Amino acid sequence: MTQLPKPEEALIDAVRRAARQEQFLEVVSADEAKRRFGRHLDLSPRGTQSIALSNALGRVLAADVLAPLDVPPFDRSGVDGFALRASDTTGASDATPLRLRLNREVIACGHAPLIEVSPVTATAIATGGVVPRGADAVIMIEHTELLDDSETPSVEIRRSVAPGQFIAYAGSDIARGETLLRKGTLLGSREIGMLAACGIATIDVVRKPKVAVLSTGDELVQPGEDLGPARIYDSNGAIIAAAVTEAGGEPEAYGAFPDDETLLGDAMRKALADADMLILSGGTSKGAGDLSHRIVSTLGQPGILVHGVALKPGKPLCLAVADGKPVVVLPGFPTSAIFTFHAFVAPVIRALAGLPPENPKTLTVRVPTRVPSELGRKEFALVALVEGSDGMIAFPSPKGSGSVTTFSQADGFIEIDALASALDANTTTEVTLIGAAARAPDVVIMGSHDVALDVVVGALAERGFTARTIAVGSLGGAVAAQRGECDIAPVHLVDPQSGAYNTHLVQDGLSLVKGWQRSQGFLYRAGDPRFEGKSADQAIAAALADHYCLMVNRNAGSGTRILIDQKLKGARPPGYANQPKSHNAVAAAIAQARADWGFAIEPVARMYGLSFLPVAPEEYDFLIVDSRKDRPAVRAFLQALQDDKVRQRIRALGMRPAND
Ligand SMILES: Nc1nc2c(c(=O)[nH]1)N[C@H]1C(S)=C(S)[C@@H](COP(=O)(O)OP(=O)(O)OC[C@H]3O[C@@H](n4cnc5c(N)ncnc54)[C@H](O)[C@@H]3O)O[C@H]1N2
Ligand code: MOO
Repeated sequence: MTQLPKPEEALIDAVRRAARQEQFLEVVSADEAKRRFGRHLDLSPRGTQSIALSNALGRVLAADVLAPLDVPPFDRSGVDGFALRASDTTGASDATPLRLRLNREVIACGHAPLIEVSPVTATAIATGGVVPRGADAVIMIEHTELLDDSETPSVEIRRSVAPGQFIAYAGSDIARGETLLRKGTLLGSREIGMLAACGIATIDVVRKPKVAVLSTGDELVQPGEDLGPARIYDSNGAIIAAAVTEAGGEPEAYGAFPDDETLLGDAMRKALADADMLILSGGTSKGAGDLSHRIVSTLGQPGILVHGVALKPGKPLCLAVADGKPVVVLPGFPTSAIFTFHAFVAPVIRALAGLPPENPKTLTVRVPTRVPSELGRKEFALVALVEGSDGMIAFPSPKGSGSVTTFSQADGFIEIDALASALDANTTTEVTLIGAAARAPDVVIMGSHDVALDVVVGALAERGFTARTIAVGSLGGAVAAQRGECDIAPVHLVDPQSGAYNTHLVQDGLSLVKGWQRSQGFLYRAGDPRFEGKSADQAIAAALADHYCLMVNRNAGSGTRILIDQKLKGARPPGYANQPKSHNAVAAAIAQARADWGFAIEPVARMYGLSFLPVAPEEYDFLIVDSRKDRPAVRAFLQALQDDKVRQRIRALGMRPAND
């Protein structure tokens, strides 16, 4: 009988297993990774299929399409009027009209003409009618007068016309035999219109490559299901499946699998059998979850080609080919996963889908802040673009590759060389744009975020203005406003000298517009006997008296932190060093009992079902950059602050709009 390990040994063993970093085979450069992968890939499309034009939207043409006929198929009148010979109109004017005999025919659309237009005659014709034999021009009906007084029906011509006037000649739109659309064209509504004009009802398109998408991790829950404690939603599965579609592939979403060798192995083998390609995410680096690449190495030849790339984000990327089919394990971090997908995987899917490579657009930008970077890894920093007075400015996202929004809300990325330990502040560099909507926002709001700010931004959106809000804190916003890097900076900082809010931040070129008051206070879990029935000051005293009572603080520089320090009068209770950057993080820590008390604003306390003891009203105002005041979106912002409906919504969130 094997002896069970003592609890201490079991613990050490579990930590060893959890902490073991799977050794990367060999960390290579991005270029080398692409070369190795490319050498074993067949990038030709996996066949074609013939489909109805009505189903062709979003498909890729498998071959050039030559126009099978002329469009228009005949010489066609572009106006309602009379078909005639231009030479019969020479000298005609209002003062000297000429008379032409009417042929006994009216040419309507869809009817072939029967009578030739001989000299000094004209035939009535509709827009779109076939120009009859003998005619070489059409005169608009407005420049004629029908004469019904004579025995022979005639028309008076009051303008001279040039040969060819108002005739769209056969093939002038599309000429028979010309290359209408090229192989590799993505069929949109415009292309479909051209094909229909040529009478094409079925079309050969590239068969979409089938791409199986699997997520791995015990913590993952599918959107729509209940989120248990310590769980997160599987966002990689959804974003990768959608990005596969954008790249021209057909995703097969398999959902998430726990770190179980048998379950995951079976799922991967089945998925790969049905697909042209397999994409996994997560579990590429850590010991407990390094199953995926162990399984990948058993799927087929030649197996793993790259595991570890000198990139940030993307170091743990694993690229493999199993019996001709690409298999990729993307890092678990959401931004790392989708960034490496676009760099290494999307080009492969595009090629299999018959699409040409994408040529990303770049822009020269200034980066105002210093961006630290890890030596030895080429780093890509995702940025938000803002229009400055001297050109475009790129602000690196502070959130890192573990966040979803770092990629999803970025306008592009800048590159920092592997040999640099930072990009200096105010460097001019190139940004590669991502996403289709690389349009500068109408208004840039940088500073402290607040839930009611979303109400004002929502009112701007209703008026058709786009806003970019960048949460950099009150101080960061004030600095950005001074430098003219934003239009509006929301701030809530108390002047320690005067006790007044925000007025001390006003400088030349800036004005202060009052926003609203929000109530800051002491948060705790409802029913906590240490705090129930007390005032905020009594609750703080109770917390300080109890050594087991754990606080959650706020980051230095935040308005809330200034208030906390005032109230603590130099005390440093347990938890003081835990300093998250938002009201939400404070409330979540208390709600989940990782802390017992902290300071935040009332609406956030309510949102998390926490009890709230008011401490002080705080003024949330806006620094406006004077030189940008007349921009329509800034004016709309200021109007929205006065709007009754907007103010009502702000009140409903528990704030008091200024001048209420
Ligand atoms: N001690 C070290 N820790 C880490 C290192 C390191 O070098 N030393 N590398 C970091 C880097 S860089 C990355 S990138 C991540 C990659 O980790 P894995 O690829 O092994 O991914 P996981 O550990 O499974 O997950 C990381 C993170 O991402 C979340 N995740 C995973 N799958 C999904 C999904 N489908 N949807 C949403 N989020 C997902 C997961 O819960 C984790 O939070 O490792 C660093 N650590
Ligand atoms: O390489 Mo990780 O992918 O930095 O975030």
